[in-house]
Amino acid sequence: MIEIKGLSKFYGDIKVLDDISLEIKEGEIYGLVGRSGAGKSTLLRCINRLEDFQSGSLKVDGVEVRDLEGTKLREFRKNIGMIFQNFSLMQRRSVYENIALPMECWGYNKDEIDKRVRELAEVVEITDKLSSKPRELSGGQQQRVAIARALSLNPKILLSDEATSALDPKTTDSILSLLKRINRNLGITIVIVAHQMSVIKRVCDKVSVLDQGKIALDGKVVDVFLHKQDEIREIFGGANKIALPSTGINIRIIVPEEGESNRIISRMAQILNVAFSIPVANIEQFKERTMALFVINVECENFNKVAEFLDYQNVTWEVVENE
Ligand SMILES: Nc1ncnc2c1ncn2[C@@H]1O[C@H](COP(=O)(O)OP(=O)(O)OP(=O)(O)O)[C@@H](O)[C@H]1O
Repeated sequence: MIEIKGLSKFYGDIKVLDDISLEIKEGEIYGLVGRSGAGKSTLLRCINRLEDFQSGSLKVDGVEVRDLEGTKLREFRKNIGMIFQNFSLMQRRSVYENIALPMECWGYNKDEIDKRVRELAEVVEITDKLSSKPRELSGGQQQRVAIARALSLNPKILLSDEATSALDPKTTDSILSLLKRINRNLGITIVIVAHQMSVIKRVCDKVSVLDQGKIALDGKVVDVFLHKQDEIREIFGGANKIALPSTGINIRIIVPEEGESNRIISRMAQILNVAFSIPVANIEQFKERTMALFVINVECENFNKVAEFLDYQNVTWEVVENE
């Protein structure tokens, strides 16, 4: 649905996007994550042509976005909704009028607008706030209004630029759940820009991690998150580096969390009869499933035995290098 190949963009002499290639399939929730200044927002804004770029290609449904002008560009943008960190609502207008605004601009009649506004208010769960002004709402409620407005023209794609960055963790959760529901029920492809991996992890199917204008890592969120922990830490800063035992061998184990994780560990202890410690045990919540992530530390002489057991049990594992 969105196909980006070799895209580069400069501001003056500074290259802010460097040879970006990625593909976003219809119905996916795709994350663009990275530190401040990595180029995430700029890339997102290239998708709906709010930004131009100097070289490469960006196609949406096979159409080269750079070639669009005038009415064609307007029609194209109609298919792409966008939400922002600061909500960008019109303060003098009511919630109803904010949601209705894009439809008014496109000349929809009053009945159509009324039906759609009420439908969307149900989807984003703000039916009781339609006559309020944005300033009378909480941040989470304002973002719900912005989402309803972004969906008013029935777009195929929703772009989210740090939409939860100004919200507290609980409100963030509720907005992320809403985005997941919109993706599932309305089949809208969503591209999410965030600077926190935790946001991406919970809602996205795939991710590109941007670093200084380049794609440093990409792939399925589960794979990137679970297998590229060291690279992620390097990009986002090493403050949370976990001190692992410096002797023996540390093995990272990943299993679906359906009670299964504890069973693997206890089975290993029983069957192999080897001693090991568990320096890390985390439950990680992904879009569709919960996974358990352990690091176990085993004596060097027991490594082969443990590796064989994990392979036999079909467990995803890897050795974590000692520093
Ligand atoms: N209009 C502009 N003119 C000049 N430079 C710009 C402009 N917009 C962005 N930049 C620069 O482009 C680079 C990428 O910015 P961008 O906003 O895309 O990064 P980001 O990853 O979204 O960061 P943040 O999370 O802080 O928004 C930065 O170095 C920024 O200073």
